[in-house]
Amino acid sequence: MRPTLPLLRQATRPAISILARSRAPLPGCLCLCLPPSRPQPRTEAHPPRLQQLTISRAMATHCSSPQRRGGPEKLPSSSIRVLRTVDALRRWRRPHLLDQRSVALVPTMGALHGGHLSLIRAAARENHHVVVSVYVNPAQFGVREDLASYPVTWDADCAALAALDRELADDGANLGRVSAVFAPATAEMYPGGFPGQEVDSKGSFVTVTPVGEVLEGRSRPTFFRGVATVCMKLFNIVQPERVYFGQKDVQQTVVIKRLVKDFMLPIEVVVGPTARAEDGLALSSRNVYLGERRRAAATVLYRSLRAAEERYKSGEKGREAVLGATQRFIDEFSAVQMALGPEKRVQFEVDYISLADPDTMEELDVVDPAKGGILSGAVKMLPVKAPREGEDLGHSGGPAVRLIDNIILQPSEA
Ligand SMILES: Nc1ncnc2c1ncn2[C@@H]1O[C@H](COP(=O)(O)OP(=O)(O)OP(=O)(O)O)[C@@H](O)[C@H]1O
Ligand SMILES: CC(C)(CO)[C@@H](O)C(=O)[O-]
Ligand code: BAL
Repeated sequence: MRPTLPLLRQATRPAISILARSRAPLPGCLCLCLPPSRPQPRTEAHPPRLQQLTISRAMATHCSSPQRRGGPEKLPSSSIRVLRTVDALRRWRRPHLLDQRSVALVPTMGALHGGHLSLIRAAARENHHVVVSVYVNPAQFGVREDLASYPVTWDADCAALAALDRELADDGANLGRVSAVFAPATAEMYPGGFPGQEVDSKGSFVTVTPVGEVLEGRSRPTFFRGVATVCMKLFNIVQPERVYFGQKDVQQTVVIKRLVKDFMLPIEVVVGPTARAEDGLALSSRNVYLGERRRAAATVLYRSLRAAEERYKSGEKGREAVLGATQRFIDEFSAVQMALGPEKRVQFEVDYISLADPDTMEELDVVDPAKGGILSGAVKMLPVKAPREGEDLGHSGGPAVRLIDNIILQPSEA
């Protein structure tokens, strides 16, 4: 298998190739801005960092929940049910099985944005009921990752879902609407006790290999194990006819399709296109960490992938030629940043750039025009080193932010 094209570009240094560097997480950088990881005994249902998260989510929910007066909990100003337990979800689901109404699931981690809403719109067009899950799944975060600071915006999420539901109701083209939000606590999702975030944690996990081991899986070794495990749980709880995932997380869609196929789940996996800001940046809950300066530069990854796509469209099918365009774009972008003073400069590292097979995510030497390929990458936007007075550094003080993006190279032959 060809290695991906690993690159390291820091605007303050000349370009350094890191062909020999492993793509394990970069603890040095991440340690600067995240709280130290604490030991999490397997038997502890709510380890310390989970407790913090659970408390803040519970408070947000408590603040925004109307008096229930014995009726089912609903999102404010809507008919959308809020279901918090497996039992409540199953009780809600049962009649729809009997009356043969289709149910779609849109799994999310909250902090909803236009990308999530586009998936919900697609789900409502094709299904009688849409369930949106809002659950920040600790098992997919590495011990040094941003679980503690991951944005939790419950009130805004409720308002966005209620507004979207009104929009869906007014549009006769839809089959369904947002029927329920599933917002479980970690104790509900891991009834045997949360197994922990460590690579060697023991517990009931679903793993999908080798596709979950490359690229994102190499940089985030517990990520796809956590995603596959929580998605299997969600699929078993909701029993949806269709599930909706975004192309922004393209490798995740490949892993989920594999999981559905290999475990013979009676579910259709629908992939929605990546929703982007006007300048092309893929919408992402983590963009809030960027602050103004890094936000302006964060399109570097997408623009570099677009340069490679142009080469492919112009007839190039070979790896060197296609990815060479990405490399050149990044080199030029870095040079521009290097020329800026420290109070304007943005620094970033490229984790990987990949040209891969769309079904296996294995690196390609040459794109088969009948099959196409996936161009993808991950960059880490480093914290601003010399903040200007009053500068907006982003959520949580502007830690390092890992951004991913991809472009599908469409097959060009029948
Ligand atoms: N820009 C987007 N366009 C389409 N779908 C998206 C977009 N961003 C996220 N999604 C999809 O929404 C679903 C839930 O994703 P999630 O809640 O992790 O949001 P996110 O923006 O990807 O967050 P993060 O910044 O943590 O990666 C996933 O299927 C994801 O692929
Ligand atoms: C699919 C998912 C909701 C599982 O936690 C998450 O990985 C995400 O938001 O993409
Ligand atoms: N959108 C993928 C979820 C994650 O990065 O944890």
